[in-house]
Amino acid sequence: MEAMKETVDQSLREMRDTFASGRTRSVKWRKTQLEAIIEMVKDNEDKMCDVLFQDLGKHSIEAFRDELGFVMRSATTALNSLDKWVVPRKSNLPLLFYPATGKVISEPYGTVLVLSSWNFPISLSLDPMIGAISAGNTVLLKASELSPNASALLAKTIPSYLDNKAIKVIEGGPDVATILLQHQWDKIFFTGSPRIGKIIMAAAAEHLTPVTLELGGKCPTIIDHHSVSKDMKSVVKRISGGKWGSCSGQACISVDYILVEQSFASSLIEMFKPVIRSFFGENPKESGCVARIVTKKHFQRLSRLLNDPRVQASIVYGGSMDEEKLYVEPTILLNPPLDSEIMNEEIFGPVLPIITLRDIQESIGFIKSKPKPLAIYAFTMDEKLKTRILSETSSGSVTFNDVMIQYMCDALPFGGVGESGMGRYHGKYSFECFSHEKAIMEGSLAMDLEARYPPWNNFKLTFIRLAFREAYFKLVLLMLGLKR
Ligand SMILES: NC(=O)c1ccc[n+]([C@@H]2O[C@H](COP(=O)([O-])OP(=O)(O)OC[C@H]3O[C@@H](n4cnc5c(N)ncnc54)[C@H](O)[C@@H]3O)[C@@H](O)[C@H]2O)c1
Repeated sequence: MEAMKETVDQSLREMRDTFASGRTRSVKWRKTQLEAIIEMVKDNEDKMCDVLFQDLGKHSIEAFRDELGFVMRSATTALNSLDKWVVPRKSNLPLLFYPATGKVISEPYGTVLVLSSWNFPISLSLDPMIGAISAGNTVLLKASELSPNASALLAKTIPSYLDNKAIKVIEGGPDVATILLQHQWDKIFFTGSPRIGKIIMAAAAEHLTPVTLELGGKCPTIIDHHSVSKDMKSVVKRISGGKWGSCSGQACISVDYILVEQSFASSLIEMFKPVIRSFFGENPKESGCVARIVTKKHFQRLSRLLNDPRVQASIVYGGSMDEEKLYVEPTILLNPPLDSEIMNEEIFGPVLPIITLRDIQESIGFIKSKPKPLAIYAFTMDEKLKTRILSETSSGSVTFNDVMIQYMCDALPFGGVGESGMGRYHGKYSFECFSHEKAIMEGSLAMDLEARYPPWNNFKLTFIRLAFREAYFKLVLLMLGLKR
């Protein structure tokens, strides 16, 4: 670990020197790096798909949709928008401040640390990096040790495409993260669990470093079958795609559980069965389209959740597991006990509990009784229910009539609230996430208001009261001696 400490010190020194040189502030440098990211992903498409298969058993098309294609689009958006993003924004100051002018300029924080997670190891590493570079920072990335092939590929490839005095990759697990966190950073961007998020925030507090925490949680999905009965086929397909078609449910925005009225539960289960078969065939394990569970430890966690006898009794579809292949079959549960572990921790796997309610309106209270989720999904055409969801619950995002798609839409901010995280990124929000918005006020020495200064008297107090209210007409009267 001494050698690692030395490497971290040296890397940080180089990145700080590079930032101090001003090189990363130039728009030209930022664009060159963004172009290089696009080129790197294009040139290494096959290798990236290979490592995602080795680490997670992801199908190459799933890998392209969720990671490579997503990253190239994100870098292209930044590249095409950067000239607009960097322009200082004029602020219209109240007349009170005349003749001063105001503007806001986006300033890079400096040297930022990105710690990423294993489930989308390419996109969750490169996408924050795109934001950090767009904003003109130097960046150090540590990807997750649990996706070692992706981490190794990034560590090998990034230095040969990007400015390696400004952008660095260090590989390792919690021990390396601990060393990194002992240093002072200008911003920390973390993707991972709420448990480790607390460690990150505590370490950042030591240096008052700002953090963005992209965490997880249990994302509920409401099905208001009354209002979407005509479109149930699409509803079930979308939920199935979100639950089982993206890293086998090992995704922070995956559907965690469904809330539906009791009277519709058995029909819903019957609707899922043919859809799952149409996606993954009669033997999903051999379909090549089901990602595997990342590690034995994670597999054992899932099997512990499922092996609770009360949970076992709730399995209505699937439930088979193969430890050697780290495979868990797409599985549906009906009403597992609400005090079971599976209903109280993020599932992060291909298991879908269906929880029944007497009336779908009760879903609001159910969601409110839990920590604030990263996403709420609701299939409904009922405007009143939509309004209740928006006004009575809190979550990182709400998506009506679809799942997970909000992540891909970079016109919307992506991030959590409460236990699901803090801060947001994607598109322009990524640029803002890695920028300090500096307020600039340009005053004039042409005139001076004596009312600002001591000695104090009643005239000055009246003046200040009127000024705070921006009561300009009364101020003029006061100055003309026509008002007391
Ligand atoms: N909001 C999002 O965008 C998003 C995306 C993916 C995953 N997640 C969440 O991430 C979690 C799963 O990912 P994970 O298992 O990689 O999370 P994790 O918290 O275990 O690890 C995330 C990162 O933290 C590092 N780390 C682990 N232990 C550490 C320690 N003691 N000190 C410092 N750093 C440490 C890891 O090396 C890794 O780089 C889930 O909760 C999921 O919802 C969130």
